[in-house]
Amino acid sequence: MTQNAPPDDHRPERNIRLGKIDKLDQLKGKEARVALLTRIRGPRDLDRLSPEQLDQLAAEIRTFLVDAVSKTGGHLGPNLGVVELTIALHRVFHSPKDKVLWDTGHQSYVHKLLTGRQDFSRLKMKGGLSGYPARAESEHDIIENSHASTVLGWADGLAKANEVLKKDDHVVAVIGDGALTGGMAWEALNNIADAKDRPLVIVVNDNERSYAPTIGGLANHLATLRTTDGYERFLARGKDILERTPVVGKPLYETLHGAKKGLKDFIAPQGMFEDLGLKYVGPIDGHDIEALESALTRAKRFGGPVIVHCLTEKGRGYQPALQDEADRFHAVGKIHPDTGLPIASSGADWTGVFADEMVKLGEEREDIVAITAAMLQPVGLDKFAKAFPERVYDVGIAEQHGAVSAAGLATGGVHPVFAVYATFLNRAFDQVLMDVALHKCGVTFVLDRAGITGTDGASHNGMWDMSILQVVPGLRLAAPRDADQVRAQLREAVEVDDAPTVVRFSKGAVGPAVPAVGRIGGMDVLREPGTDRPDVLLVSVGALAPMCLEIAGLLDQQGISTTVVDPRWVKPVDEALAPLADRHRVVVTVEDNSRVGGVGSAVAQALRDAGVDVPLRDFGIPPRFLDHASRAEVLAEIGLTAPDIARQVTGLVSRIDGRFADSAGGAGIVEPARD
Ligand SMILES: Cc1ncc(C[n+]2csc(CCOP(=O)(O)OP(=O)(O)O)c2C)c(N)n1
Ligand SMILES: CC(=O)[C@@H](O)[C@H](O)COP(=O)(O)O
Ligand SMILES: [Mg+2]
Repeated sequence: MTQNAPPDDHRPERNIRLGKIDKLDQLKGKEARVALLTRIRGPRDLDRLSPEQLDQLAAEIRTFLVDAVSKTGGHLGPNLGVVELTIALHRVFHSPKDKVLWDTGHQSYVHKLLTGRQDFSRLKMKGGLSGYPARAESEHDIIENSHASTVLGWADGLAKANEVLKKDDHVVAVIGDGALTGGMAWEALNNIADAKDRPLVIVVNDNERSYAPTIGGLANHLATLRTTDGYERFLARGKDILERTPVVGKPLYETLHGAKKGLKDFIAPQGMFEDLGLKYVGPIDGHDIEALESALTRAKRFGGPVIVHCLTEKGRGYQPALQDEADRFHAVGKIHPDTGLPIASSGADWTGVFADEMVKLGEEREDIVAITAAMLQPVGLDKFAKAFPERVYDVGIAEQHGAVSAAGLATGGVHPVFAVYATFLNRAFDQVLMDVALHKCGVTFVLDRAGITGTDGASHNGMWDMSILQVVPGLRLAAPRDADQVRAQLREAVEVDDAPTVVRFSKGAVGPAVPAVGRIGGMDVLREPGTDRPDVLLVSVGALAPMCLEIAGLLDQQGISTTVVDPRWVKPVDEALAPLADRHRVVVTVEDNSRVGGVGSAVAQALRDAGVDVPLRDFGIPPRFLDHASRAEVLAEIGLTAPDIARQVTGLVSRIDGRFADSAGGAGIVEPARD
């Protein structure tokens, strides 16, 4: 257990009323079909269902989710936890006129099912449904960024627009307890609380977890709201009793209701939210559709900002998820629906290599500490946490705080390793620049999921880090090509105590070892050209080394000699690169990062600065948002493949020296359209 997340058994019992049908196996015996679900073509079809049918629908949706997501992979746990909540939301609010917003959006499968999208057969696959809301899919979808803690900002803006345009549309934002640990959520709350008459409904989907149990003071505060017998329940029960009490009952109820602030704080300390000036409704059983609808209806009518605190259970209704202590099946691959066991065992992956080396480093150096932003296991720090629980900090979904805290840790004399997905570091750029780098702090950022990840869509590709970090003075950036280089470059990184260092690697299986055949400066030579007047210098970045060697082989077939080097540390550009380039006729760079401002740009600048005037062609990811598809499909679509690149380089060389007939038939070279 990480240092600041109280052990699970210390968390208060959750007094959620069990739904009428809440266990999938009970349903199985009844040969559950999706008869009701298939009749829901849009949210308004929900209006005519009876309470019994609504419970049946909830059960059918759970059956559907397990069946569908077990085949494709996806965010099974989060969606099993919001079935009743989503049904109630779409019965009380009328999307798309009313805006139903989801933070992060990984829990929007039920929303999709109820808004006319029930073909999950290609979920997160090319041409199939996105794993997050997508405007191109539906008018019911608004936020598609999949980056946490932004929903309240969106809601604030939409509510203000409604006010300016005098529209009576409702705005309802669903935010998880994990996403609430993000600073942006509190920046928004500060603004939302300031406008007492601007209608806005905030639904806190409190399942006590991000991946792991949610950490921090907020989580503890939410726990106090959960434990005391909810004010609403107390009031409802009290009202019922008093209304049945002759003569004194009604006036007494009015008095009690009038004294609500004191009473409420006594019954269920509202503290934070109420002190912010936000009306608080809850805690509500997030699996009781009737209770949810009652609370949401009151919130809808409130006429100002109001928080509806819902208690839900991540993975509800599916035992394998409920029994998954790590993350309640937050994001699963293909699994056996009955057992929840993975269909394909994943081999050695980049994250695992990092995870094991971190434990070794932790054993060798007591000053090495680790930071995660609510993703201990996904970033590979779980083993380190098990070995050194007092040296791991889970800061919640708070990457900016993580980076600044790392600056403090480094200044305090330890060496922090902040492991985070590449795309999520984007939001901490200023902290890396103005806190870590400006103060010359020895902090190591390990960026997992760097490069094209594919199936989580545009916002999850780690395609910007080697561009934005280029401008950070003093920062050193490494892109290991294989497992050995992850180990070596991580070790080199943590030796730097006066500047930020970055080690970035891809998602998934780590490729074969790519041995060096020589060394030039700090660069590994991966392939000699076989001549002393080589044509092409191919600068291979990170995990694309195997592809670069394939490119060199294809060029060989065209009689074009190629030197392949791996710079290892791509920032700063190795001093030996310019003189080496000067001994070639063309320089080619290949990187799994945006072409704009990436390694190719940095190398081009280094050549210019050195007065080396050799034609350079840089290959990378085009500066656009990429639709979800597999990594291989996305790489093929953007032309980041060996044949595509070889073809373009051949064309370039042929033009430089007219080596091939300049006709369409010349060497069959046809350059694919370039972004
Ligand atoms: C900025 C950012 N950091 C990390 C993530 C990875 N991530 C996706 S969902 C999630 C947990 C969200 O927890 P919560 O908001 O409570 O939603 P739940 O899954 O519990 O429904 C995290 C950390 C992210 N999407 N965005
Ligand atoms: C929603 C979110 O940000 C993560 O849960 C995302 O699904 C990352 O997926 P991987 O961990 O499979 O890369
Ligand atoms: Mg949660």
